[in-house]
Amino acid sequence: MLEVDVTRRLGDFTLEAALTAPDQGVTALFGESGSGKTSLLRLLAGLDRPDRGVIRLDGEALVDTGRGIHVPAHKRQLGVVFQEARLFPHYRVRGNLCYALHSSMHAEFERIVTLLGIDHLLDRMPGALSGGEARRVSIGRALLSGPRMLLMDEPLTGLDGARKQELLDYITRLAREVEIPIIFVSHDTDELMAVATRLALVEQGRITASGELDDMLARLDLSDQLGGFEASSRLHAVLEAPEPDYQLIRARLPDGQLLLLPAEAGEPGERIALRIRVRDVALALEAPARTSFRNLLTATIEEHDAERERATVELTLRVGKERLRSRVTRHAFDELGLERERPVVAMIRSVSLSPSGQSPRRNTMK
Ligand SMILES: Nc1ncnc2c1ncn2[C@@H]1O[C@H](COP(=O)(O)OP(=O)(O)OP(=O)(O)O)[C@@H](O)[C@H]1O
Repeated sequence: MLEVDVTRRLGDFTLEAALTAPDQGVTALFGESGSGKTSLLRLLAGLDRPDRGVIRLDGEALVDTGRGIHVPAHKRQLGVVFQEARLFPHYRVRGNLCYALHSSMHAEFERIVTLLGIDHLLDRMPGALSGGEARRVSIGRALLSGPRMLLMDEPLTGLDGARKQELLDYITRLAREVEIPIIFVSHDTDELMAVATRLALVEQGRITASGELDDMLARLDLSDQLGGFEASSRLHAVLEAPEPDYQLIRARLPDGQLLLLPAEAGEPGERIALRIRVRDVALALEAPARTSFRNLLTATIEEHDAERERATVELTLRVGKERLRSRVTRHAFDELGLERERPVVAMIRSVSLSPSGQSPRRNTMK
């Protein structure tokens, strides 16, 4: 686990950040340009020193200003990918990758080199690489070093779509396989939705909120800060009987309700996670008699923000113990007489499959 509580003055700017990140999963730092994300990563990497504070990794102090501890960057055993690739200019690509190659990662060399599409670059000097190529090499170097923590600052910016997707999938898989904190900075909310398990919001040098991604996305009080994210919810389900005639399969939610999904959702018995966008959830007071919506869920309104008097109202619904978000116009909210604890029927237009470890695939089901 990573534990951070640091202060650092940089000109007029003060970073005053407290954060913890577990050994499992990807913790995303999200915030406006200039909010302090890179400055925090530089402190973690040991490229800069805090004026005050503590940085602990698995209980070991990397920094403790009170005790005069400051482990230098090269002794922290971290994998660092910053926007600029920082390769050794006088080593070929192979040398850059092998320099930090950890004994436990020998078997991974070919796989990572192939995944990153850098096999044909192994004998080049860094000066002869494009920006995207150099970044891929630096990602490879970080992964192959068998790090105790991975720090990634916009690692995928500038990479093309297919390569980016493959790398996202790889990082997601990696995050499940290795038990090290992975700190990932990005402005790209789709990227974060695919890779992050936890989210920390950075505002003016402070971490203003942090938690599991799904819990954060369910919080109505964070709607403004999370405006860049397409608000959505995640539901868990177990696949049951298929309906081969219609190429559908049933999925049972923990509270017993059923959803109908496209057959490619998986095999009977498989546990899956579904992502449902807020704008794909319509509400009714009772189930319509005949409708093209296949997926209707009985739910209870848990929370809403109608008192903000905006044109639309954000709601969270309880479906058993799971939470589902919805957004309706204030006009509809008033006309339906919606209020907390009111039972409703959530009509779901479209569901993305988001099995852990894979980025969401969109499936539309009406
Ligand atoms: N060495 C420095 N001296 C003075 N101010 C600095 C220094 N380094 C960073 N800053 C300031 O600290 C603030 C935070 O910068 P930082 O690069 O950490 O932001 P960021 O969240 O990573 O932004 P971006 O998303 O644009 O990369 C900015 O206002 C920046 O101008």
